[in-house]
Amino acid sequence: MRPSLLRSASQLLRRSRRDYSSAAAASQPERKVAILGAAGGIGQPLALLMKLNPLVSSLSLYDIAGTPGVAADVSHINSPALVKGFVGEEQLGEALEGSDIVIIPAGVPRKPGMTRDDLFNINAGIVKGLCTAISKYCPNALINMISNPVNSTVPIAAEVFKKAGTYDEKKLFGVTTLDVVRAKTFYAGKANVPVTEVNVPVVGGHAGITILPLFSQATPASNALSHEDIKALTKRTQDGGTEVVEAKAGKGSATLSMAYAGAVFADACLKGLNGVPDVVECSFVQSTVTELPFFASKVRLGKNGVEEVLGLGQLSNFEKEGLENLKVPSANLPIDGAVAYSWSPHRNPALGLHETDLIN
Ligand SMILES: NC(=O)c1ccc[n+]([C@@H]2O[C@H](COP(=O)([O-])OP(=O)(O)OC[C@H]3O[C@@H](n4cnc5c(N)ncnc54)[C@H](O)[C@@H]3O)[C@@H](O)[C@H]2O)c1
Ligand SMILES: O=C(O)C[C@H](O)C(=O)O
Repeated sequence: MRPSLLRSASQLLRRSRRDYSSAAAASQPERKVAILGAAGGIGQPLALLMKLNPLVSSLSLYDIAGTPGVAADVSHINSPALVKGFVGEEQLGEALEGSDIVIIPAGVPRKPGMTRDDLFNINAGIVKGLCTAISKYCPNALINMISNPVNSTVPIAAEVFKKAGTYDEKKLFGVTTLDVVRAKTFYAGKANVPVTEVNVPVVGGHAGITILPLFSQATPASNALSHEDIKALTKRTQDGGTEVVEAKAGKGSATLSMAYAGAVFADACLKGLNGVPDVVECSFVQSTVTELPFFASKVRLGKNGVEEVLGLGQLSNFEKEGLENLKVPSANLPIDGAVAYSWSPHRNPALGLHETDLIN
């Protein structure tokens, strides 16, 4: 091809790409995402990933300290989302106003030897304060709750919203995507299948034995795995958070993998809001799948948040046993299993406040 022809072909290609992206942008709704706790270990990489998401038009970064720097830094990235930083309670309302999705990784992380339940007293207060502001400034936003213990912070958020008269069960999500990310990674490694093709539902909650990966439903299916392999994969998924906490040796818990998981889940919520069909992710939501009031399972996401909470499907005997165990509020459960108390109706007062104590 002659050089002049080559030049005009590449100009045409560039123009058509430009036209395509402006057409896509024109048909795409403006979406505001707020991150509360944006200067933290999860908040910062999550801010980066959300800035890279083409579905985000406005990114609001809020923390009690440090957000001006994070916002200035992230805002220099040449992607469309407009970034603003907000710091301190007096700027929380402005940070939240008009948000379509609020992602909450605000709160303290674990240190070695702690269970997620040990975070309850501090993080419950933080979540209560933030949700009170959400009910005032963006009551229609979808909430992606990352702060631990998720098994309790989600029921707490529900209580705050109920008290404010803004509760919509379709809009409140506990982010359990990291459990799914881990289950996929560990399964792919053991079954020797390409990790990008793997799918594994993870149900229950987000702590110890309440995390129940359903490897019997994993795809691509593998008949190379023994029952012992499945038991070991299940335990590793349940202890994934502790594995990171111990490896970080006092410097916090999972941040980078959590930011990735949080970005995956927020992207799914945005797609649902924008009307993309068949967006399904596991999440800890108000549920009638079991007798527990909140439960993680596959959820179809839509224009109003939860469109459908999907059932558990066929379980293996091992998974059936895991399901029964995670429901039992027993003092004899191993370490992190004690968080079974975190289920809203079962919380043991000896472990700290009940969610409703905080609200009343
Ligand atoms: N759901 C999950 O799978 C998952 C995974 C990893 C961590 N977590 C949890 O996420 C939380 C955050 O972890 P991290 O490693 O980012 O902790 P971090 O300490 O690094 O960051 C927390 C941030 O929250 C901020 N913060 C505290 N109080 C606030 C308030 N009232 N308003 C706004 N921001 C406030 C802090 O200033 C800090 O910047 C922890 O509770 C942790 O257990 C959950
Ligand atoms: O384990 C933790 O404390 C953090 C988080 O819940 C995780 O699963 O990594």
